[in-house]
Amino acid sequence: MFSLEEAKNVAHVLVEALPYINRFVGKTIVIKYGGNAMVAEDLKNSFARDIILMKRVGINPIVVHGGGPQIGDLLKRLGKQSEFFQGMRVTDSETMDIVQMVLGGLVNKDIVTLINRHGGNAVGLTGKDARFIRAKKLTFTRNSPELNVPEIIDIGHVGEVSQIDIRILNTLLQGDFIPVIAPIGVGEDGQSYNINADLVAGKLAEVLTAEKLMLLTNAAGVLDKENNVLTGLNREKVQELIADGTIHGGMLPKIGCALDAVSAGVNAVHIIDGRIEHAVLLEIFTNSGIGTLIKA
Ligand SMILES: Nc1ncnc2c1ncn2[C@@H]1O[C@H](COP(=O)(O)OP(=O)(O)O)[C@@H](O)[C@H]1O
Ligand SMILES: CC(=O)N[C@@H](CCC(=O)OP(=O)(O)O)C(=O)O
Repeated sequence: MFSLEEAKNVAHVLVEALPYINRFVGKTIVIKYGGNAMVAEDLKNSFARDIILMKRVGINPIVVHGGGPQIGDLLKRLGKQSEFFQGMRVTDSETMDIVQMVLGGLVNKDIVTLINRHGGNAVGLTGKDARFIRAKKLTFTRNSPELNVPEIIDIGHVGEVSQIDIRILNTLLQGDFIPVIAPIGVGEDGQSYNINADLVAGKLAEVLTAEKLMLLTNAAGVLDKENNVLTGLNREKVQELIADGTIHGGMLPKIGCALDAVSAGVNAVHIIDGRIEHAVLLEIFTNSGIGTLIKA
């Protein structure tokens, strides 16, 4: 039971959220779910409730999940080493099978179950369902002093999004379902591609012209060399931070897709700390935003 004072505080908090609810009602928000928020039990529950609350007040949340650590764990148990190139997992055929089992099976169904257990109506899919995420092979090139043509780096079944068919998502949204998406794409010939989850979330936000893209991670935001949270970043500043090594590893795909999303018309991208309980609600419904904000 609340005391009268506590009840007044609750009322105050609800009223503070009202302008944000009014602003975002009917809008789509794409949330990349990953890091600790996807592992720690209390954070998992708070995330699920945040998503349901968003849905209940009339916002359309679309969840795209990661699962890199979970893939890494299973590979380790099977005696396979994880290898990354510029934040992307090098994916041979055997690894692709594991990625599909872990992301499309275990992780996706865990999140769907979690949201539904808290009273939501989530439906899980990979990009192979209705072939809604078409992918093509992602290759990198590197200038080699010995060769006069750039060297091609082949990291296996890693894809980039070539096209998104939003019909299945629209069908789910019309039915008031919460889509929960595993980042697996389908090639022209039906083969599976392992796509970094940030890239999928970014592309979805672009094609849906989402109001916001929120990327939950295990850092307080994009950090400078002294670990201060950077905000108000633009492409030029980001290029400097990449060149001097401040932004590296797993932050590279995040920042890249954030810049692409705002250039393509997404209003704002937030890189936020998934280690904070109710990180999503705090960012959307309060005056005190958290993490790094990127705007066009
Ligand atoms: N400038 C930076 N600011 C914050 N994190 C950074 C930065 N550069 C690299 N990183 C690394 O990127 C990680 C986030 O990427 P990743 O581990 O792939 O996260 P997720 O699993 O949430 O997608 C951080 O935990 C940190 O180790
Ligand atoms: C190509 C590539 O790297 N794919 C990722 C897909 C999962 C993912 O992106 O998970 P996180 O967001 O938890 O890192 C992987 O295999 O780990």
